[in-house]
Amino acid sequence: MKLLILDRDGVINQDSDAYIKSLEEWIPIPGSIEAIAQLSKAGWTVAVATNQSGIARGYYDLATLEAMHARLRTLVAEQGGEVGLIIYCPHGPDEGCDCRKPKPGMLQTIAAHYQVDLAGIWFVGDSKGDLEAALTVDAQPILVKTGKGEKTLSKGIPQGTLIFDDLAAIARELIHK
Ligand SMILES: O=P(O)(O)OC[C@@H](O)[C@H]1O[C@@H](OP(=O)(O)O)[C@@H](O)[C@@H](O)[C@@H]1O
Ligand SMILES: [Mg+2]
Ligand SMILES: [Zn+2]
Repeated sequence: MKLLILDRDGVINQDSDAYIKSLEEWIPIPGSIEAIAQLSKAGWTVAVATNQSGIARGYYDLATLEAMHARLRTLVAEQGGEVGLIIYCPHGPDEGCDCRKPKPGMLQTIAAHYQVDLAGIWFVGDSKGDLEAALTVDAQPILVKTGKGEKTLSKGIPQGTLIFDDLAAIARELIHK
């Protein structure tokens, strides 16, 4: 199965240090919607694993979060593609949940849903926690330079991480591989 797992903020849509708190603030990164649609049409299943501590912090509610994900699905569908399972961690950093990246919980949920082994599966993120989460399940960490990616890169990243400018570059690599 051709499975690609994406972080959300900073990979699919613009990120902000003030969190993405409303549908209006959820702005796709140029080329990302098209990239997901092209991958999907090329037979890839594209899943999403996103930390959303803004829920626990009270910055936005689940209805708002779901509206962002409905918008993502609509935009990709308009390009003839589809988005797979979207998993989010609504917890705060101090709640000790098993799903907040760099914990592996969300990636394991995706693996169980699709009944696949995550070894070598590409997990695309812009933060160090994304890359660390990938390593916990023997997936392939992929860093994009969008969102917090450049900052993450400057602080040092795990050996073996593959680096791409953005999700569009990843789609070009995987589709024409
Ligand atoms: O990149 P993903 O996982 O899709 O989502 C990240 C967001 O949940 C937010 O995560 C926060 O980190 P803390 O949760 O406050 O440590 C901050 O980095 C925010 O800037 C960011 O918008
Ligand atoms: Mg991110
Ligand atoms: Zn959680």
